Amino acid sequence: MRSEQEFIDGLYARVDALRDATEVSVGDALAQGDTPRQARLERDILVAERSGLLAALNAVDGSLCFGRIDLSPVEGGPAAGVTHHIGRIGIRADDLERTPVLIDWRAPVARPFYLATGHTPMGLRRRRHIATAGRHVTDLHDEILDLGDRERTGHEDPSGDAVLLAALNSARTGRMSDIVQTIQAEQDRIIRAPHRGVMVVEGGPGTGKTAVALHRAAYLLYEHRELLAKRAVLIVGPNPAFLGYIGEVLPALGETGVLLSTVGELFPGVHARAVDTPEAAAVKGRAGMAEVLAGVVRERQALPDPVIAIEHDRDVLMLDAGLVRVARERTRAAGLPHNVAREHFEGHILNTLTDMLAERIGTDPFDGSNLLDPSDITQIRDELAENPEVWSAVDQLWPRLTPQRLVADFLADPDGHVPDEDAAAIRRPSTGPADWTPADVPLLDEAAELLGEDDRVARALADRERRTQVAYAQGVLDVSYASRTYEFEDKEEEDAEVLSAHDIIDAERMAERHEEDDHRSAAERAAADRTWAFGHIIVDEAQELSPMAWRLLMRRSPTRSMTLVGDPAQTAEAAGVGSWEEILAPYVQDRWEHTRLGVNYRTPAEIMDVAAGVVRAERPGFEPPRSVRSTGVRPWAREAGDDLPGAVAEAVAELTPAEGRLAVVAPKALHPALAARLDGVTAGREPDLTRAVVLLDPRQAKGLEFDSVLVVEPAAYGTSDLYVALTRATQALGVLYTGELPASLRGTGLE
Ligand SMILES: Nc1ncnc2c1ncn2[C@@H]1O[C@H](COP(=O)(O)OP(=O)(O)OP(=O)(O)O)[C@@H](O)[C@H]1O
Repeated sequence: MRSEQEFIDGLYARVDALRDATEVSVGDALAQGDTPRQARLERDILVAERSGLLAALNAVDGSLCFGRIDLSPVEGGPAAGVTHHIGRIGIRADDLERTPVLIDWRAPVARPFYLATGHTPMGLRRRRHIATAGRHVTDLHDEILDLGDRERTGHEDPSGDAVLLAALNSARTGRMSDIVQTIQAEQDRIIRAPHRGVMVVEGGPGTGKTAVALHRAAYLLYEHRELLAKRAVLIVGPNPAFLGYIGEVLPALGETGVLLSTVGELFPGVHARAVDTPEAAAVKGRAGMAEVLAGVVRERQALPDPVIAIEHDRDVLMLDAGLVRVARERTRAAGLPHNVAREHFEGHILNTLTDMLAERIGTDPFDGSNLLDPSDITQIRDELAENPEVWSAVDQLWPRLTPQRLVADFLADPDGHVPDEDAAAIRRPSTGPADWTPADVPLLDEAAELLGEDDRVARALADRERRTQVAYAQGVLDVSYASRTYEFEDKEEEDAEVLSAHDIIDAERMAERHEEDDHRSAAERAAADRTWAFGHIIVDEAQELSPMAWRLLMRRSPTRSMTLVGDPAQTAEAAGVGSWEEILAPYVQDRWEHTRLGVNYRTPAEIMDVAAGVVRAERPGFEPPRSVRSTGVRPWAREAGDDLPGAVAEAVAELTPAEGRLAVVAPKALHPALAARLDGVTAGREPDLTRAVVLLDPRQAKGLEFDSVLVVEPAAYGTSDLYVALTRATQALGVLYTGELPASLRGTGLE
């Protein structure tokens, strides 16, 4: 222990020095004034890199080093063999060779720490887990991997799983923690999989899918740092509470360049806070919606009914349906999105009207030939283009549309586009910004694709902005020029060689530099950009996403570099897709990899038996993942009697762990009555999961984990919701019901 403590002391001394030096260099760089462009760029890169390093150093401070591997001696090497300490990030010594002091867990050298066994020692004689509290070593656990090795340290862990079991049994905090000290071999293979395309990770509750997905993100950021720092990694989760739950894992691994989001947050500018009925969400999520919306857009490309009369220069021009149809077909033939195509439509309409007018005023009454020359025709066209009546006709026939307007109008009046039953489910007369739901977001995204950006307006605005910037830069330069004369007056002699900004830069270039000054990280820029292409996308609870949500995500991943984790047995959303084949075939055919996790690290065997029984009542052959531990504590079920809230309060008092968290999972309708009886309980849309007792409905419980769980009124849930609710506990489970215990729970081992 003493020698490990000395190592850790030395490590932190190095980290502190590194942190100080980094802080100073960031401070110095930022303090540099106006420097030439190249120097500024280098400065910005340095600031970004060092700030990242600082963030990483600060984030991992708590338990920087957690392991050590001792390699078997080899000929020519040290007699005792080489040792490497393994940690959350890599640290090098301040010597000429920059010798590694701490090996990043993601480095290939660290891999045997996770994979070596007595059977396949991978060159190791010993694996050591180092437990620390802050900067102090509190315990060591050694596994002997070279069975011929006689040396003993007194810290041997014969079964090799003491550290894992301690982690699994520890009190929960309401925030997921990383598993970097105890990644298991089957998990490690997925985390480091070299596969670049779509990888599906399937596994039952508690098999570490979420943990694996997050560690894979960290691994990919390490392995492909340059690409992913630019393109960012997106992690998609089912709801904001879940994202809050997993939000600390990557920072604790020193990684901050990741965007965590629900699908409902992926349309910049729209905050989808309203809630759909399950029927509405299911209808909106269907793949057929893409075609429906395309039809809605086509319908907005209207024909006159029967004509539009345009007054022009004492003439009246009649734009009839036949003429407009021709213009419309020609425009559509170009295959452009609606708003982009409008420019073409405008051109066709102007040409049509020009021909009409030219024919009317230029035809020779004697021989029918046209007396106008090309410049007359151009003039007629230009005059028509000045006529507001022409533009109001174009607006009517091919209106500029926003995705929000299009989808809102469609939802207000879906009749005729979808079957009556579906229209009834999704109809929503009021369409203010507060009415958007998560299921609307993929529709908005689809609409944005169909409409395209008419970037003429954006271009004009950008142009104006640029002119303002150039004017501003010119002002700055003028000031700097004026102050130069003033400042340098006395020192003219000695500073004669000093160049001012004015000498080396013109206003145009200075404006350019201002434009480039975007200090946001790739993840921040990605969050604000609907068309961002992410370097890698990780989707948790992937089984819940609708076909329309998949269309949105695939647009964000043109390279199809994705990790999808999920468990079809836990599918709750009616819109969710039943099979991976169905989800993926339209995008990658069968070019995707399928991996499985088979060990349940969360739920003890006693609880898993009950949960599995529920699914078996519906699917007799169902095989749950194997629990890695049993606690000897039997889960129980009780009839609540007449006072359900009272019985819940009693059970809560019994189940609340001394340390750790309890979740009461109950149907939403019961929440007000239960919350009124439970002291200090947290509930609502995004409950604070770090509080001791949390009240959730089964959907909110998805992906989360607690020490104890009380399931209330199980008869109110469908099979998959009940399965999810029953598999959230690491220690204890109670079930309270009124009337009869549901048949699926009978005979499952409940006490
Ligand atoms: N190798 C490991 N070492 C320590 N803890 C682990 C390990 N693997 C998984 N766990 C723990 O097991 C629990 C379940 O993991 P996780 O939430 O990732 O499972 P999941 O498969 O996503 O579950 P669900 O489908 O039920 O949401 C977590 O507390 C996680 O930290």
